[in-house]
Amino acid sequence: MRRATLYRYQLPLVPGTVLRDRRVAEREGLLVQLRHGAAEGWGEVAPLPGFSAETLAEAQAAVQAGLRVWQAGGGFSGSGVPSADWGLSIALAELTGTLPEAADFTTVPLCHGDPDALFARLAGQPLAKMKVGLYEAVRDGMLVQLLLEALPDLHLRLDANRSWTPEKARQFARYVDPALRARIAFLEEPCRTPQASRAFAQESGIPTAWDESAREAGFRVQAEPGVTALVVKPMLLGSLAQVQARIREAQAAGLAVVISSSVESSLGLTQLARLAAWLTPGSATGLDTLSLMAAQLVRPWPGSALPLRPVADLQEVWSC
Ligand SMILES: O=C(O)CCC(=O)c1ccccc1C(=O)O
Ligand SMILES: [Mg+2]
Repeated sequence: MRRATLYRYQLPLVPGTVLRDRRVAEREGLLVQLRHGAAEGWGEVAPLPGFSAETLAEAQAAVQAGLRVWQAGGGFSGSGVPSADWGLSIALAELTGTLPEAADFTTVPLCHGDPDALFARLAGQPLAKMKVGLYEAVRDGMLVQLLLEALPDLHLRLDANRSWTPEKARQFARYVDPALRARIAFLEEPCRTPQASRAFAQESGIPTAWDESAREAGFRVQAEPGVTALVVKPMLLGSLAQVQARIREAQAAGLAVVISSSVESSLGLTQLARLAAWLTPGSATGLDTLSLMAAQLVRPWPGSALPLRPVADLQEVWSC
C-alpha cells in the first residue's frame, strides 16, 4: 500500500530577515511524507518568495497531482513546477534508498556587513561567504580588503546578487589589492547582466559564479573565461533528475558546483547536505541559512541549538 501525506509548516524567521529587498517574517512550505510498506521518504516543497515563479498554492496543486499518480502505482511524473518536482522527487529518492544517508554538514559561513562581528566570526575560518552590494560598493571593497589583509588564511566567496553597474563593480575592485584578489574564490553575479559580469571578471581577475543567470531561459552551462563556479539551488531548479543533469553538465565543463540553500527548513537542508556529499564531494556547500530561523523542523541539523518541531506539531493538509 502506498500512502502520501502533505503537512504545512510556518517557521518564524529572525526579525529583520531580508530576501531580495523584502522583509520576510516567516518561511512557509509543505513537507511530503511517502510510505510504501515499511519504507518512508520525506521531501520539502517551499517556493521562495521573490525567487520562485510559483506560489505555494500552485506548488501544492502540482504535488497533489503527482502524488495521486504515484499512489495509484505510477512513477514520478514531473509537473514543471520546480519546488513541487524537487520535493516529490527527493521524497521518492529517500523512499527507494537512492539518496545516500552520508551528509556533508560543513558549510561555508554566511556573513553580512557588520565589520566588528565579522572579525570575531571569521578568525580561524578557511572560507566564508559575504553578501556585497547591499551598501556602497566602495564600502564593500574596503571591507573585503580589510578582511583579507587582517586574516591571511581566509578565502572569500562573495555574492552581489546582480546589484552593480559596471562602474560600481569597478569601484568595488579598486579598493581590493590585486594581490589579495587571488583569495576571492568567486563573486556571484556581480552585475545586472551576464555580459557585464563576464567583462568585469576578465578585467578584475575576480572569477564569477553563476546563480541567478542559471535560472534564466536560454542559459547554457559552458566553460568560459572568468567563470569558475555554478550555484545550484534545487528548490528553484526542479526534480532530482534535472539537478543531477545540471551538476553533471557543469562538472563536465570544469566548473565547481556549489549546492546552495533556498532557505529550507532543517529537514530540507539536511537533504541538501546529503545531496552534496553524494554529487559534489569536496565542494563546500552554501547551506548556512538555518540561523535565519527560530526553529528546526522534524530533523535536526547537527550542532544547531534551535528547538526542534516534531511531526506531531505539523498541520496535516492532505493525504491519499
Ligand atoms: O549560497 C549560500 O551560501 C547561502 C544562500 C544564499 O546566499 C541565498 C539564499 C536565499 C536566496 C538567495 C541566495 C543567493 O545565493 O543569492
Ligand atoms: Mg547567490
